Amino acid sequence: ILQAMSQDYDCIVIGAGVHGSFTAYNLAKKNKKTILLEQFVLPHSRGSSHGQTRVIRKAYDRDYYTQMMEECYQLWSQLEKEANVKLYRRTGLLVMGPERGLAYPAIKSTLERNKLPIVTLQREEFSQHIPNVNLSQGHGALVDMTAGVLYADRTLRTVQVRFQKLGGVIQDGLKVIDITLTGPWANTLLSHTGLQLPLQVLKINVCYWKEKVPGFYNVQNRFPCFIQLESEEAKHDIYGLPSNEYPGLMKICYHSGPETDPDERDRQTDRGDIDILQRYITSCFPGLVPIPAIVESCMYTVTPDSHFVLDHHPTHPNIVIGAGFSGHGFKFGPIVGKLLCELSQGEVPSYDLSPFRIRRFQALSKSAL
Ligand SMILES: Cc1cc2nc3c(=O)[nH]c(=O)nc-3n(C[C@H](O)[C@H](O)[C@H](O)COP(=O)(O)OP(=O)(O)OC[C@H]3O[C@@H](n4cnc5c(N)ncnc54)[C@H](O)[C@@H]3O)c2cc1C
Ligand SMILES: O=C(O)[C@@H]1CCCCN1
Repeated sequence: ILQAMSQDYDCIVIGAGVHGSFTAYNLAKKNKKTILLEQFVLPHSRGSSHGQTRVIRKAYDRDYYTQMMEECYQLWSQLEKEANVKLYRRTGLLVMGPERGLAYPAIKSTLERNKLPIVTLQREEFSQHIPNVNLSQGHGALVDMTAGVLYADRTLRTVQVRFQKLGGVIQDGLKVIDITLTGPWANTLLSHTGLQLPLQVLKINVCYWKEKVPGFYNVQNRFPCFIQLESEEAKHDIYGLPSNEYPGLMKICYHSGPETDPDERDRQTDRGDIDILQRYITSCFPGLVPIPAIVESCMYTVTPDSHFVLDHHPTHPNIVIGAGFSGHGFKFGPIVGKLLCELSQGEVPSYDLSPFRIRRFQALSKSAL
């Protein structure tokens, strides 16, 4: 089928998650005849891009992510205008973490170096600004003022419709079994092209927690998103979004989870991450009932260094790979779409992509490098 398609289309994009959808949309904007293939019938909730909300932020510990987000915010806003929909809601992002650790000082200095609007909260004034949250001993707190919430499902719908309006074709319910790219299935599919990337698929329990007093942590009361950076109590970050999509429920998740086969996600029932969240909520979010009211599932595809893969296939340069978004890729959708489109067209990419090259895994990858 693909061979027949390759005669009819300039570009074939495999996977209609956030990144495939934005890539297809960018290609169509450049007048490339493009088909977007998706194994499941759309919309679906079996990959990494479903659900109502995601965090958008510039608070990162690396300049290159922060700087890519500068342009990315503009692209989000352009899409909102073009499609006349609201995709972003500003809430701010509270970042908390050990002041003497690595991550918190690195994020703070990246934000300062890039002259971004932040407010640093002193311990004495913390509860006046952020009521109903306990700041752990030895932790600092700052607010990334331009951060907020992205409406994820709505984004996918919007981008896919824009793509179709530009003449793009979506074929869902069609699994490519020969060559492949994005999402948790990236490795199975790429192996057909002789490439094995060191990607690990994790199941994430997406937990919603009930407010003891409705409104405590509500978006309308200007409660922000937050990230609690890794500490002795929790080896990975914990993050949350104010109650919004489900009235009276706040979404708080652990930034890691048990390994899973993407086709057997629901058979993975490990809840160790939920235990960690319960302990954290009991000590730091006293206004929430420390038992999850709703648990949904999602997957991360993680690389060993948590940085994305944005590159040409090492031996088939006409294949461009976007994968391994490591649980923080959604916000970059518009810029990743632009970059993958540039790579596929042989253009010089708008950003230095060296942190995202496949070559960095040389010692870890099995073949074709
Ligand atoms: C719980 C959770 C919370 C997150 N929070 C944030 C956040 O707050 N902020 C943020 O920026 N990011 C966040 N992320 C990360 C972000 O959602 C992901 O990085 C992003 O959605 C990955 O998109 P993708 O397009 O690479 O993968 P996917 O969404 O999995 O898309 C890949 C698609 O390809 C399809 N596919 C795969 N193989 C084939 C094939 N052979 N043939 C046809 N189709 C195929 C799949 O079915 C799938 O639809 C979060 C992720 C999760 C799970
Ligand atoms: O990308 C983000 O912003 C969220 C919160 C922090 C952990 C990763 N996922």
